[in-house]
Amino acid sequence: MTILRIATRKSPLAVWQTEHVASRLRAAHPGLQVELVPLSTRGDEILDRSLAAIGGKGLFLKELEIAMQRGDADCAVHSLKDVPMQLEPGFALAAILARADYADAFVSNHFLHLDELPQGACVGTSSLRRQAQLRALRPDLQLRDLRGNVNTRLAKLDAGDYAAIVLACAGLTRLGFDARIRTRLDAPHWLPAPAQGAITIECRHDDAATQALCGVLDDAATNTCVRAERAMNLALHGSCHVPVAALATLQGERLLLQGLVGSARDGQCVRAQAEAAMTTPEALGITVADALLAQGARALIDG
Ligand SMILES: NCc1[nH]cc(CCC(=O)O)c1CC(=O)O
Repeated sequence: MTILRIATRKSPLAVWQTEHVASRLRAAHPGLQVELVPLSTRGDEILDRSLAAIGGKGLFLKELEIAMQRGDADCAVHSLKDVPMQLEPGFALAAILARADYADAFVSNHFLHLDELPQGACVGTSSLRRQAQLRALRPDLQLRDLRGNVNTRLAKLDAGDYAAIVLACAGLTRLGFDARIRTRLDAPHWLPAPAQGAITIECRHDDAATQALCGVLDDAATNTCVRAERAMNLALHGSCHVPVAALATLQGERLLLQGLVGSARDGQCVRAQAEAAMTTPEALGITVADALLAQGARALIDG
């Protein structure tokens, strides 16, 4: 293969991530011609309804998968946190790149920290996971929906619609908005989405040539961590409809997994953590999911 065509969404973050993968692939394979195939997805076009209401995160993948099926593209680049726990049949993840900062960011033009927000201040986020954790820490806040790409969300903050918003540090850093981060919302008090900060390359299951080309970008440590996080989410039937948060970190040869299930309605949260050998990430994910279920996570998930 001399040309590799990578499908991407058109948002600035998606294009940045795809350009990043393209340049890593060019560096790894001198002589390989790498081209971007920008596509628009339903998830990007429908901005007036919540993701949960229009069919979930899979919406961001569908058009890119159709392009791969048609042979218009060889692979697609995604934020792994937007990839459903179970891929569509016929597709596989060829690589998971080394994770950037996994944390969420508290972003505001007037306040440095969540604790500084005045009583009843308005915070923008459409993520049920972020809403649940905000409610748990600050039950007084008024939470308002905020959709759109990272640039749009920052513009709405600047327009004065919200006192603060919550975004992923990774996306802000990639787009050059590092200076917007007021506080990193970090573990153990605040947990990210499963696989937040990790970029992945999806391709056709039977395309061994593309898998071989892209496989060199896989990062073993990140791969282990996100397998534990995604196994926990799968065991809870997690999707974007439920506020599930997870963070796995390697401590030498040991893998620590912290998990949380919450209620976006009243901020009730259950938490669990466990550790295991780094060779059994999926089993660890199931262990933590079971511990969350034992504390009543099912009732929170089912609303
Ligand atoms: N939901 C959109 C999305 N998907 C991935 C990221 C951030 C980048 C990453 O997690 O790798 C974002 C933006 C955000 O949540 O602020």
